[in-house]
Amino acid sequence: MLTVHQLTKKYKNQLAVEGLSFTIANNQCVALLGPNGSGKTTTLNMLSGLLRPTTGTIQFLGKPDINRLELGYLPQYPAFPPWMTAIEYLHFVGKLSGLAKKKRQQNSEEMLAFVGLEKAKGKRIGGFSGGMKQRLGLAQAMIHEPKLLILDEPVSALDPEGRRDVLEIMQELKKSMAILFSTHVLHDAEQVCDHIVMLKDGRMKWSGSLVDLRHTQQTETFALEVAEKLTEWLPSKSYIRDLRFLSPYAAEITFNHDEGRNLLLADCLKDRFTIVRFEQKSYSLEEAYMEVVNQ
Ligand SMILES: Nc1ncnc2c1ncn2[C@@H]1O[C@H](COP(=O)(O)OP(=O)(O)OP(=O)(O)O)[C@@H](O)[C@H]1O
Repeated sequence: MLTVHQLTKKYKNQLAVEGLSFTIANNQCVALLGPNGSGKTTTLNMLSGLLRPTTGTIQFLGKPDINRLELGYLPQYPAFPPWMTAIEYLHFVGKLSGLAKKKRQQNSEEMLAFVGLEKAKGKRIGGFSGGMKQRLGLAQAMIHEPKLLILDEPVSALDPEGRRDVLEIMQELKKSMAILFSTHVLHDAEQVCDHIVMLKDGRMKWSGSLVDLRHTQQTETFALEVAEKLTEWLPSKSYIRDLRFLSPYAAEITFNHDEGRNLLLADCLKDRFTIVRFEQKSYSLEEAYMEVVNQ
């Protein structure tokens, strides 16, 4: 649905995005993940047609220009007219999107119900909490039933409850449309997305699925824990390359060759050790992310 090729944006002397390429398929949910200043907003603004790329191309729905009617956008800091009620605001946005009167009335009601603002629809936006405003922002972004939703840091400014609400709405939304959202928090990406595009200093650092990310840091270290003391026994094994005791009963081990792990288990059984744990050490997703970002 969306193909970005070698996208670059230069603000005067500042190169904000450089040579960025990625694709988004129908109904895919992609997180643009990166620290502050990595170029997320600049990228999303180019994709939503608010900024002109310095170089590079964007193909949306097979066309070389962005059809804004098929795109929903929620900026990082949305501004709402505080004097309007939620329903008045959605009617207004629906009108701007070219929806006929009946359709915009119907969609406004449906979207407000979808984001859980049904009861607040007649209230002025000025009295809304941050979480309510963000839910209204989502409703306005999807009022015209776009094929792609672009959300700039949709949960960053919210408290844990607001965060959970918005992430749950995104979970529902991704069943019917593609979503591209930016965040600097891996955990938020993990909640909803299928795919991650990692940015740092305007460049793509890495892209792939969460499963791929975890595998990038797969180690060859194994942890063994038994019920008996290992301190005398383990260092004598010739197939062990490196050894670090975690306690007299547990150690982290790397082997000289792949067969080493089978030899160790066979020795444990031969000497009647009671195995409590034997596993390959894995990095947490957060550790894998930090490793990739800092490479
Ligand atoms: N209008 C502008 N003029 C000049 N430089 C800009 C402009 N907008 C952004 N930049 C610079 O471009 C770089 C990328 O900024 P951008 O806002 O796209 O990053 P970001 O990842 O969205 O950051 P944040 O998470 O803080 O919102 C930064 O170094 C920023 O200072």
